[in-house]
Amino acid sequence: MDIYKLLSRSTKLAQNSRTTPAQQSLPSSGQNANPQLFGHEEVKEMAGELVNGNLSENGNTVLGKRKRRGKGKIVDVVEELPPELDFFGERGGKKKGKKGGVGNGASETGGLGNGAVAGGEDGQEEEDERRLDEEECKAILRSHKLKVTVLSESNPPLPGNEKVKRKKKSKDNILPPLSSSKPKLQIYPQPLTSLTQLRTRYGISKRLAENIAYQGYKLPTEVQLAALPLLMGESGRSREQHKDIDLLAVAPTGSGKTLAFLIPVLDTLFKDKKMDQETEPQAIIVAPTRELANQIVNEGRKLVENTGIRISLVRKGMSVGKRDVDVLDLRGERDEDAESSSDDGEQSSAQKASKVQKPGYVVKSHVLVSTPLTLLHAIENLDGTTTSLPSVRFLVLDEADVLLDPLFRDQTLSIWNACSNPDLRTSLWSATMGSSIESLALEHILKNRKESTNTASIIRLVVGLKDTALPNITHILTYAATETGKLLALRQLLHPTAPKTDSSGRKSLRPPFLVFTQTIDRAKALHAELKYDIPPEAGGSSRIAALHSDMSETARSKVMTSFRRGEIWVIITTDLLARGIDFRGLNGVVNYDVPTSAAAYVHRVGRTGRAGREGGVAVTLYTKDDVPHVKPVANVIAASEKLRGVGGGDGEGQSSVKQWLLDALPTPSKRDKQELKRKGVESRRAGTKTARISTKSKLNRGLGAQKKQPGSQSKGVKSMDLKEEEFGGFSD
Ligand SMILES: Nc1ncnc2c1ncn2[C@@H]1O[C@H](COP(=O)(O)OP(=O)(O)OP(=O)(O)O)[C@@H](O)[C@H]1O
Repeated sequence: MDIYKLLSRSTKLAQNSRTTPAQQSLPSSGQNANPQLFGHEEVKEMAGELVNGNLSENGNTVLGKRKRRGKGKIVDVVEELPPELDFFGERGGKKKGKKGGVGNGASETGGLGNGAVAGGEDGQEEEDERRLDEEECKAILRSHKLKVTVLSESNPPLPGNEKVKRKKKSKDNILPPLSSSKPKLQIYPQPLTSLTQLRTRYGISKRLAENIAYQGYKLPTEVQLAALPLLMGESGRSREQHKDIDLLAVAPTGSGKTLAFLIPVLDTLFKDKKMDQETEPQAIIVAPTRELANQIVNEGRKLVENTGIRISLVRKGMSVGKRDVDVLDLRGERDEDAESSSDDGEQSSAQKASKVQKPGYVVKSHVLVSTPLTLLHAIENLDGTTTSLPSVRFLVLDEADVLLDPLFRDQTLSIWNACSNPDLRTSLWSATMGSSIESLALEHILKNRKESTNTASIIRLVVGLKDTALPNITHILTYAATETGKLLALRQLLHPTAPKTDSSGRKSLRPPFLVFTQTIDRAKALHAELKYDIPPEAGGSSRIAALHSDMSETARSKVMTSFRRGEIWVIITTDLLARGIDFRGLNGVVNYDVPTSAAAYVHRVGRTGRAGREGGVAVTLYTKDDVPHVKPVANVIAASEKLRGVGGGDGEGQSSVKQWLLDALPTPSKRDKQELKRKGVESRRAGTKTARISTKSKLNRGLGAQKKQPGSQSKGVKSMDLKEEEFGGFSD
């Protein structure tokens, strides 16, 4: 089995589809036929009306009925391993795979109106072009659980919103600015039913359309289905009107938000045709961690191939904008950029970092991707003031709720304020967004507009239920009583002969997986404990690695690359990897320490089950110390299981959270929740005896402590501080 092909985000879907040999009922079995999470049955019904029941060659309806695991024919060409080395499980003999072979994307149609790319069914393009009436739009948006709300209206009104506008107009003449007491208006934009419509309906550049198709993307995910029409200017709107929206998008983890924010930005820049002359940045994308920023750069580079658009990661020591420093042009980086868009992007980026970390280097790229503090340093003048960035027309905040959390808030707002272009278009994206963060974002958008003529609408797009974990993964909440119990449970998961299902018949977790701990010190300690648990015949200690923000940039990149290549099977990490990171074939996650908020749970477990893939498993271990805090997590699991139709907390089916447990768990107060989010479970943070991760005897620990160098204690304390610029977990 070529693990690299399974894990690597960079591997092209279309290529993957031709080469992936394994067809297992695990997420690592490759590409899902349908990246959408909702609406398969309803949309199938509509198919009858819209395309007269057109069926694709492989028997899928063109509206993308989702292929469920286990329904298909038996496909497995994987070489057998002895059971003691079978860490990835589910092998040895023929297993059920997805019908038609998951990952044969090149031949699959799989979705509503995806004819042109997927093989060009007759009349499909015409069908793509037919403007749906309001009822049809409503039906599609509802079936995909999409809600589009106008938070602040532009003048003139958005298409699809004329009626409401007229009604209001007769009273007030113009809609008042946003106010929490005013009712919000829901609109129903024309949904994007196929990614080919990006070209046929919105006229995106041929290059960009080709690059999208080359990645194997055909059917839009839910967030793309609604966000792209909104950001590309809605059907029938002029190019100028494209600029009229600021967007707050809340969509599940792994639902393709990256593509949704990149395509409109890149297409606008490409169409401007000034790429060769422009030296100032046109778009800024901010993400909370270096790993995520790097990933966005790599995704972007695949889309801009042969377009002339340059997209770069801002690194320490770089400068952005004209400043009072010696200006050294970094345009030469372009050649290196091309290199790092390869599958080894992260490693090559890291190797190059040393070449460019000289003060005063100015990045000459059209699109800059950065963590907040690195970018802030890059635009800071010697006197401490911030360089204004009037050339920036697009500001994208990925994982916006973290970027506007107190941890990063000042940095993010300083960057936002530096983007002084009066026509700045802002979009904020996350899988979770609390109402306080939403209000803060709105306030800031409106405040920045006070002195400008900017009249853009502010739109909120919500996919599914807000702040809910993915319905397509299995959640397992296990009481382990003590720290030792947790260690034992994790060791069992690592054991190659561990049962493939648990006592309730639920699928067990198999590597590759991520293990999340509360602090850097705990990640280190757990790694030290488990390092030798995988036998040397299976690769031994090289199969398990730690990754946290106390490590050097190079070491972090190396672990990421090795994991994507399948050389490392288990990463023990902090919340550093909880947000945005996309390992395509991850089988699951283990919350070794209970996440410190419901949102943290949603993001951590969202590392698996990406793009609609089924089979991911999320195991959460909790001890006596967690009992006062675990209810919010249990509630998220219950809601997700309800969506999936497995019990919903009523004790039926295979639900992990029974109603009696929900009733028995104490409800933490708002204050308790805030404290937990800020500090984590106190005993773990303080490293008290009961919370220590160690199987060493007291005597051995004492001997170890004596050997410690003077000053080593302060290092431990340092690693708990938020000294690093990136998000390393709220509690690190
Ligand atoms: N239209 C599509 N068809 C198939 N796969 C897609 C499509 N759009 C995105 N993907 C894939 O889905 C995966 C997740 O995408 P992405 O990382 O953008 O998710 P996200 O919504 O940003 O997740 P998170 O909230 O965790 O950051 C990626 O592997 C991407 O290649």
